[in-house]
Amino acid sequence: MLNSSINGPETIYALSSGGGAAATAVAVVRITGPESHLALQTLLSKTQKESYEKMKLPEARYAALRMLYDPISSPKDSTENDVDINVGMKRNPLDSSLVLLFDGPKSFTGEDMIEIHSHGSRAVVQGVLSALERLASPPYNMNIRPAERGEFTQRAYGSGKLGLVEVEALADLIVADTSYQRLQALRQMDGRLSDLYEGWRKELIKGLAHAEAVIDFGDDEDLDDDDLGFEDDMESGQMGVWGQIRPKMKDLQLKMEKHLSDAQRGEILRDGVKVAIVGVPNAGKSSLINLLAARDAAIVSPIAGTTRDVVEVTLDLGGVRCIVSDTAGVREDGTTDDIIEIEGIKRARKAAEDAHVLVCMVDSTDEDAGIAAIDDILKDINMDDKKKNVVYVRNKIDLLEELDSANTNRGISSVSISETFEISCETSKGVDSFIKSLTNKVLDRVSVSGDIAGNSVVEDEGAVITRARHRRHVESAADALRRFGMRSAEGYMALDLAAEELRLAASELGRITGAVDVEDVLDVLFSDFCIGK
Ligand SMILES: Nc1nc2c(ncn2[C@@H]2O[C@H](COP(=O)(O)OP(=O)(O)OP(=O)(O)O)[C@@H](O)[C@H]2O)c(=O)[nH]1
Ligand SMILES: [Mg+2]
Repeated sequence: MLNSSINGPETIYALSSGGGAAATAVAVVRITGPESHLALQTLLSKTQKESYEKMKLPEARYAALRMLYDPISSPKDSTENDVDINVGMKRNPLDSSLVLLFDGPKSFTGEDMIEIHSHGSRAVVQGVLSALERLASPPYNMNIRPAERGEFTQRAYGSGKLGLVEVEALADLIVADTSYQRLQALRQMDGRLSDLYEGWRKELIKGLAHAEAVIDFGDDEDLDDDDLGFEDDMESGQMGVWGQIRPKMKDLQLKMEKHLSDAQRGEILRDGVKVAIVGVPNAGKSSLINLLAARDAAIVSPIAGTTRDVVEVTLDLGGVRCIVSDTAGVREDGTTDDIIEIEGIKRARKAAEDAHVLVCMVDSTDEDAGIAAIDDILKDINMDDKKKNVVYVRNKIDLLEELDSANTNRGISSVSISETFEISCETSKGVDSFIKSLTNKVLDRVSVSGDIAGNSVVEDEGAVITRARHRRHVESAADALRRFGMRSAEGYMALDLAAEELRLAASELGRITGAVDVEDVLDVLFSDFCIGK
């Protein structure tokens, strides 16, 4: 995995702190690789001569405030006192920085590493980066270059500092927008997800090792189907090696199936809960998304059919990332000749289908038309727990003489709605309590133990699937175990095929964590079995 050249791995460097073009108070430049300490020594040297001499570097893992010097100085800085114009020439200072030295393998990448915490102006950062670039040229000729994207983490992975799942968690942590995204990434980074998969994989390998022993030695030891446990008869005391593997593998299969039946909470929490607002034209959908976003994200007008396309805003609701979509109004009769509107309605239906939480809005002064249009959308939608995740909103209550209680909660016929909200986007009446309730629905969608009353708790322990990649592999592993269950009951002739399923399941899990499996099978086979027996 490490980028090795003939001379060993290259030393790489990069600006590791954010900020982009904007100046920040402090910027962090990281250097990793075999010549990273030498690179720092060169930058700390006042003259070129000094950089060839053995000089004292800061103690590992202790911050030190040091002056950095530009390795190539302009000739005007030289003085007549310089012994050698080339090597004794004084250098220009670059910055007074905090420097940190790490000795491999006790570093993020597992290699020798340097962190330079410099002042954050573009001039300083550029100065430090150009200085490092020059170290690749004569007279220094270091094997050093700018890092590629993710290369520090790639080296950490290559030197076994981080597993694949942890690398993914780190990537999630770096882009986390909300508190729960951060918490989930941190939980995954602490290794509990890879521990779970590794634990399962070890059990599979153990099962496989036992199965292979039965295949290899079963005949020699004169075992018949009965001894091997195909009868599966505990009481008769005939539970053979094979018979012991089967319930264990079945147990593992059930664990995986349980792990998979999580309504994709982790993935949704990572990617964002999708909330769509649908309803007839002019109901006030765009007015509501503007209130949620606290800005004019969508155009609001009294003309029916203002919103044509789906307008998305990303919000933080209660610490959960949400992608809220405002959609084109859907007409009750569903007919329109306007091709743009037809396309808009198609997209509105798609947004409603994709939503995890659906906000159905009507104009309370014309509720019947609104309900008919919403019914038309809902009847085609196959969403998780419809009753819980559909919210009914009656807007424009400021226009009603008084709240018609007979009308309230009459709901939508195709799905019994648990909650109805009376709001006015014009006066903001009821909007706060609607947002609070929407927030609870969103939290509920990503929590394991939550109740509709609003006491949702996003699961704070346990390993949760956070990526489709993991889900695919766990699904394939569980499928393989299901096939193992069938094959293993077929008798001695199917042993090979059954064992193959275990191998497949193990390698699927191994692909999640980035582990290699063949060696492991051999290791377990030798350590777990006494061949001399
Ligand atoms: N009186 C009153 N007017 C409202 C309320 N909410 C929205 N409106 C008005 O109703 C009109 C339509 O609002 P929009 O938010 O554009 O409605 P929409 O559902 O997005 O409409 P389309 O994009 O055409 O589907 C605008 O003139 C709003 O100012 C409300 O609560 N009370
Ligand atoms: Mg609109």
